[in-house]
Amino acid sequence: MSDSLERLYLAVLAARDLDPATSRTARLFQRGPSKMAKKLAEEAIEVVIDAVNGDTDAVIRESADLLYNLTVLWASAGVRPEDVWREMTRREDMLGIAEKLPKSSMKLPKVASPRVAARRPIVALEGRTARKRH
Ligand SMILES: N=c1c2ncn([C@@H]3O[C@H](COP(=O)(O)OP(=O)(O)OP(=O)(O)O)[C@@H](O)[C@H]3O)c2ncn1[C@@H]1O[C@H](COP(=O)(O)O)[C@@H](O)[C@H]1O
Repeated sequence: MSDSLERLYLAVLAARDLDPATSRTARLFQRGPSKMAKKLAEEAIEVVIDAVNGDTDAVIRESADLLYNLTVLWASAGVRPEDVWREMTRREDMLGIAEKLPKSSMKLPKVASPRVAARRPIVALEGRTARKRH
């Protein structure tokens, strides 16, 4: 998936300087970060609504739109996909799975606390829930 996102990110960068009359991406760049943020939020809401309605195909379609609008916002904000992968790897190293770090752990001690060290790594998502290694 990261390859697809990275290809899309490069395509978005390439489209930035195209004619806004023919390129949605160029038009989004012309209209600026607030429009990009609005579109991203709209897509997120569409994914939520379709998921709540159990419309799997729509969730897939809207998720692709969400990821497109996210890469546009990344490009506008000077964020590269590898920056996000690095953060996800950092979280995975700390917590066994790419999840939000507790606020207190954002300033991590050099040596993981016993609590963190004791956590068994969550190795993979099986189905829809992560399973701890026993
Ligand atoms: N991956 C995408 C992509 N995904 C989604 N979209 C657009 O985003 C829209 C989804 O957002 P909306 O639901 O808001 O669409 P909408 O309601 O019709 O849009 P608005 O009227 O609200 O502006 C889709 O209808 C697509 O037109 C994309 N547009 C472009 N790309 C890629 O971006 C690159 C640049 O393409 P251009 O922007 O066409 O130059 C190319 O690689 C494209 O494949």
